[in-house]
Amino acid sequence: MLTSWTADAVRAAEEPLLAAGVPLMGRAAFGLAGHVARALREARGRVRGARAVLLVGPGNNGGDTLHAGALLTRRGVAVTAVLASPRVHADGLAALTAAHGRVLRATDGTGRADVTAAVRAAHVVLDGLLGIGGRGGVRGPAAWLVEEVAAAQPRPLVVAVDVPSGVGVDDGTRQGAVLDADLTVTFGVRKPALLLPPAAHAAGRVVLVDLGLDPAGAPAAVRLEAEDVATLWPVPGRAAHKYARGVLGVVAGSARYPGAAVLSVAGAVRAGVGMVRYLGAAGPQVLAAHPEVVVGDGRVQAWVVGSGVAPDDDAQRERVRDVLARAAHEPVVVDAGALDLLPERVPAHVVLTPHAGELAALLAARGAAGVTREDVEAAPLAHARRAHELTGATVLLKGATTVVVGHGGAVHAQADAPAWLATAGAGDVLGGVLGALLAGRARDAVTDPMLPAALAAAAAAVHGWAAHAANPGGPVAAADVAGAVPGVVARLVSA
Ligand SMILES: NC(=O)C1=CN([C@@H]2O[C@H](COP(=O)(O)OP(=O)(O)OC[C@H]3O[C@@H](n4cnc5c(N)ncnc54)[C@H](O)[C@@H]3O)[C@@H](O)[C@H]2O)[C@@H](O)CC1
Ligand SMILES: [K+]
Repeated sequence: MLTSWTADAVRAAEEPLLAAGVPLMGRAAFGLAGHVARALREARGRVRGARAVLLVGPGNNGGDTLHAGALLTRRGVAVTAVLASPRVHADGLAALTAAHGRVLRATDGTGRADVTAAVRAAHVVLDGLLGIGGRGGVRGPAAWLVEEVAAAQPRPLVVAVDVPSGVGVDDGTRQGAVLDADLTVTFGVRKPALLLPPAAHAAGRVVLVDLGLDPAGAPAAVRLEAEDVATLWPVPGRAAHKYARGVLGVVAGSARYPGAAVLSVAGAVRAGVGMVRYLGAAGPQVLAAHPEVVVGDGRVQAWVVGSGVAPDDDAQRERVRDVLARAAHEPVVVDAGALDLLPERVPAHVVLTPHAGELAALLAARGAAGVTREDVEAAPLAHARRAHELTGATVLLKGATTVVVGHGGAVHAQADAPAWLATAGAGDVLGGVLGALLAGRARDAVTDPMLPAALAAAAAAVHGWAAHAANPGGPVAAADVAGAVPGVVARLVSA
């Protein structure tokens, strides 16, 4: 599992070490210089002779960067520090100067041509403008520097120091211009912005330099990896029968939109549920695609409702209402056309699966007037959290990185899917996969309010991996994603 901690938690964890005289900045700079050297060797075959530009802000993030620059000069790198603030870390600046690094100032307009020339000639740029102390994004000379580097051709390798400067460290927002990094070298522990969208998309590959930090409490956001998903996945015992493995009820699709029903069911069947019961007018199409499905009412352990349910489909909406009325005891995945039927408050084993537009509509319907899709996309965590607080439900917000907020505000961020997965019907398959997990672990999901969020994250992960597996590097159809799920699960649980 990848874990992350807030800026405050990091500072609290650093405190005892700093008080004990542990040279944290020295360790950070040493690790940073090592990773930069490795990246240079990979990019150009050798370190010596490379040209590096340091973007240096006012705080310790700039200090790390200056110290790393001093270490790089000793390895034969020509280092130019560009100071974006009238005052920078004094020790760091002294170290770089002693190592014969060159120093330019972006703060007086006169030297800008030299800065531009240095940036254009750089093989690597270290972004040390702001770290965990940054507030409100890069501005002034720092913003100009970010623009210069972003426009440089050929593009230098960009290494973010601790975090890409100007991200909301704790909430994953982008506070204005952010320099897209190829590599982020982060110190001690990951920060939430390195897992959360949209900031995480600016981080590139993330490597962690161990500082010996031991942060307190639960992580602020986590990302499940294969071994975590494997332990969550319900695997049938020898004596299992189909009812014990879980029966999933699916209220999806309609005569007009049978595809959503077929795809939801496909996700569930392929994820390994004991049995699927389908309710709705798309029975013939569902049976044609999945003869193992039972059409009609009966006992179930969990539900998926809403995919492809049209606003004017009274019969299907009545079924959704019936299911939601029983949600106190049965886990339910609430998608698309069922979101507006959600009761005022629900338990955490009710999992909403909106995309950004649907989440905006849900929030607007609950008093957050004027929230738009763009607002949600700019701050996915804040809006998913708001929806969880307003409803009590676990909220899985679909996107290139899927964010899940569950009981107690626990946050998962899964970035497992190729961009090709942004395709019609993919969300229906996801709902089915998650429904299968909730049906297989229904009792646990009802008694342990933390579990639904973990299962939602696991479903998103497997959905993403299945999209990769269906056609590595190329386009995928939603049905093919479902088709790849069994193989992905087999590899997971037999690893
Ligand atoms: N505490 C430590 O000893 C360690 C800190 N580390 C580094 O230190 C960083 C945190 O250092 P700081 O607390 O100094 O924080 P920053 O380096 O993020 O800088 C904070 C400074 O920038 C100013 N500032 C904030 N927002 C600004 C903005 N938008 N525009 C211009 N100036 C702004 C603040 O007034 C403050 O002076 C970490 O990210 C990490 O890189 C690491 O060296 C590990 C050890
Ligand atoms: K930075």
